Amino acid sequence: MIEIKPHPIGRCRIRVPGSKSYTHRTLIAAALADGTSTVRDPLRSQDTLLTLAALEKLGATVDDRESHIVIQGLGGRFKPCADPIYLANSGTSMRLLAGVAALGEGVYTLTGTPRMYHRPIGHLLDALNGLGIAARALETAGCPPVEIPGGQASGGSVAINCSVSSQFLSALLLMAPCTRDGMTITVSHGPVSRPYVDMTVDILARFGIQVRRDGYTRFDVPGGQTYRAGDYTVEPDASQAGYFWGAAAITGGSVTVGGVSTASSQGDVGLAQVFERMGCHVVHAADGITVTGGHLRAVTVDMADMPDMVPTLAVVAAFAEGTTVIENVSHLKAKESDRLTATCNELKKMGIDAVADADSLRVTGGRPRGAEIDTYDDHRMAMSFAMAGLVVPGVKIADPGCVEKSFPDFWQVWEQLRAE
Ligand SMILES: O=C(O)C1=C[C@@H](OP(=O)(O)O)[C@@H](O)[C@H](O)C1
Ligand SMILES: C=C(OP(=O)(O)O)C(=O)O
Repeated sequence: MIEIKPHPIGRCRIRVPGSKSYTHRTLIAAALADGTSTVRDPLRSQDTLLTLAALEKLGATVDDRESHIVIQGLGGRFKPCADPIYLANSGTSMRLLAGVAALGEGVYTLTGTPRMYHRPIGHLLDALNGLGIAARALETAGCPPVEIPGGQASGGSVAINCSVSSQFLSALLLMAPCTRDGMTITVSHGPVSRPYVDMTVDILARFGIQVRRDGYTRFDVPGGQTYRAGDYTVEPDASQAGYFWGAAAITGGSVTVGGVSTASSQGDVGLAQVFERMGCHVVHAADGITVTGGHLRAVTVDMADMPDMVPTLAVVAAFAEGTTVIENVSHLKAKESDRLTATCNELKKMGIDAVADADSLRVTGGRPRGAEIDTYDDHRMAMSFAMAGLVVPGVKIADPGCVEKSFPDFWQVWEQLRAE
C-alpha cells in the first residue's frame, strides 16, 4: 500500500517507456524474420519479457543488451517446445502467440494466471479450427490454457469475430504471411480496439509484408512471405502518457510527454483530445504533446478504440463538472480485471457517483474523498487512481507493484511530477 500525497505539479516534461503493443509485435515479427534483427527502445516489463521468453522457447535466439535486443529469427517456423509456455495475465502475449504458434513444428501449450483462465480466446480458436488447425481450450471452453498444434497452418479463408478483442485479428494477421496459401480474413463482428489492428498492419509493413485491406472488414495476406530482418525502434507508449496528461488535467498543471504524437497508430494518443474537449489546453509539438489543466467539464465519448484509457478518463471525470458518459466499452469486462466494475467500485469508495451497465460507464464529477483503492491485480487501476491522490488527501493504492505488468518504473517517473 502506498499513499499518494497531494502536491502541485507546475510544468513538467516526462518520458515514458516504449509502447507495450509495439514491443510485443516487433519481438514476434523479429522472431519470425529470416535473419538477425535489432529491436531498440523496447519496453521491458513483465508482459513483454514474457513474450520474449516465449519466443526463446519457440527457438528464437535472443541477446538482451542494455539498450536493445538482438533476435535471430527462424524464418517463419518455430521449433517444438514440450513445456507449457507461461504468459501470466498478458492477453496480448496469449492471443498473438496462440496464432503464430500454429506456424511451428510442435504442439504448444499456452497457459497463464487464474485470471487468464477467464479471459476469452474462443473466437480465435474457432477461426484457427476453420483453417484446419486443431487448436483447443484445455480446461474451460473458450478460455486459456490452450493447446495449439503446429504443422497444420496452410492458410485459406476465415471469418473472425472481434467483438470482444481485436487481438484475435492481430494474431491471424501475424501468422498469415508465413502460411503456404496466404489468408483472406473477414471480420464478422467489430473489431473493437481498431487502432491495435492498425499497429499490427504497421508492423507487418515495416517488416516488408504485403497486406491488402478493406477498412476493418477484410484483409488479404498473400502466403509464402518472409518477415524482413532489420533494425527497428519502438516508439514511446501513448497509453502510459495518459496518466501524466491526466495528472495535468486534475491539478491544473502542465505536462509534456516527449516522443508521443498524433501521427502514431496508437489510438490512446487520442486521450489528449478528449481532455481538450473537457477544457484542458493541448499543444501538439514536434517533440511531444503537452496537456495543461483547465476547468473540467463532462463529455460523452465513444471509447471503443481506447479501452485501456477508460479508467484514466473515469478518474479525471470524477473532477469534472457534470456526468461523463463513456460508451461502447463492453470489452473492458475481459481485461486484467473487470474494469467497468472495478472502476465503479473504487470511485464509489471516493464518494463519486459511478454507474456501469453492459457497455458503458457514467461518472458524475464531485468532490472525491480519500480512500484505500483496491487495484484488482490491474496495473491500469493503480496508475489511474494515483492521479486522484495528487489533489485528494488520503488516497492509498493497494499492491502498487502491479504496475510491473506494463511500466515497472511508473512510481519513479511519477515522482518526477513532484521534483519539477
Ligand atoms: O493488441 C494489443 O496490443 C492490445 C489490444 C487491446 O486489447 P483488445 O483488442 O482485447 O481490446 C488493448 O486493450 C491491449 O492492452 C493491447
Ligand atoms: C488489456 C491490457 O493488456 P493485455 O490485454 O495484453 O493483458 C492492458 O495493458 O491494459
